[in-house]
Amino acid sequence: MSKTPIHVAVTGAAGQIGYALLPRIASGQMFGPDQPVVLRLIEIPHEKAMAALKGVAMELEDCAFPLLRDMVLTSDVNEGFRDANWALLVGAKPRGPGMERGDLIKENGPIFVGQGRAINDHASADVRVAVVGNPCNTNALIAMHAAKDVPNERFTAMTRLDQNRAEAQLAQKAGVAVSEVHNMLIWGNHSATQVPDFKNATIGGKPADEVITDHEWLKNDFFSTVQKRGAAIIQARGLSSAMSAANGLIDHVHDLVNATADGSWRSVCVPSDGSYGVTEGLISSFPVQSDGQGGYKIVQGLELGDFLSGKLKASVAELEEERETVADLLS
Ligand SMILES: NC(=O)c1ccc[n+]([C@@H]2O[C@H](COP(=O)([O-])OP(=O)(O)OC[C@H]3O[C@@H](n4cnc5c(N)ncnc54)[C@H](O)[C@@H]3O)[C@@H](O)[C@H]2O)c1
Repeated sequence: MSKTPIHVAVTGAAGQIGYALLPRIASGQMFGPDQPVVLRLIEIPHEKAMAALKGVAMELEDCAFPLLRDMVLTSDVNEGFRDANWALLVGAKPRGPGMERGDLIKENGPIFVGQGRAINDHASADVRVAVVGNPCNTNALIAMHAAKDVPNERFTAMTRLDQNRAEAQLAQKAGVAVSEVHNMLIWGNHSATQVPDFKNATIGGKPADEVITDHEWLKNDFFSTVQKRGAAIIQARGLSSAMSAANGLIDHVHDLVNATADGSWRSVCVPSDGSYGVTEGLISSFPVQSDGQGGYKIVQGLELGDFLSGKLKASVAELEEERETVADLLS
């Protein structure tokens, strides 16, 4: 007997990430090859955005995906998040010319209050949320505070793209296949202060910093390549990462709905319980192990050493600053 379809709400569905993401959800790559889905596609109430969304939906129809049971196209968040089992918050206002990060945070904040409330009031009781729209950690924090009845641990933000970027860099440097790299982990904020952890990653089963003996490269080039990869893609492509961001979100959700193997972890931004000195309540990237039943834990006992600890402190300070900027939206 076929499974009951799950409802997956996606904001910013007519955007470039949406375009790369939706066919992969509808073809079973996020929730598995036997899990039917209903896509609830949310865009801004502008004629052009809704027309573009209609076009995306027509293309999805034309793919004739067997798992795609229905689509809802709307600019009404209450309708969009109705019965949603997963809410993928991809849409956000892009940073305009001359706009500072703080301005972006203030511009986007109220959107996530509205979405958090709509999720609270209309989504399924088991709803889980993944935030991609930037600044994703703080947007997730805002939505979490606005959704008073949804347990905090259901709110996550995405550093899986950063993890994938870091894995690829380590594999290239070591001259091995990317499948040889395990437990690559990003700590902190999804921003230029993020901390790619080369101490706890392994290459071919050995610590990455034993396989790659050029520690100056690890601390400098590797770090800055991963931290600034988003900007480098914009420079090269004239547009921000979309295919790789969509891929990161497929991985992020897939990892959370399936159990993580013993001794393994994935990078996920989740509410901090104070682990590793990260201020409790902030949404920060941690080593996360999923139980495959809707629960997860933050893996304990990893050693960071002075260099990575110092970097994590700086990233946490940035998250605190962002939280301060939106303090009025968290009450
Ligand atoms: N966390 C990550 O790793 C990561 C990686 C890449 C991009 N991003 C972020 O993802 C977001 C989307 O990127 P994109 O390339 O798809 O952008 P895009 O501009 O192509 O598309 C964004 C879409 O969101 C829509 N939108 C804006 N506000 C909305 C709202 N309130 N409700 C519903 N829809 C809304 C827009 O109309 C647009 O269609 C950006 O904020 C970007 O910075 C995050």
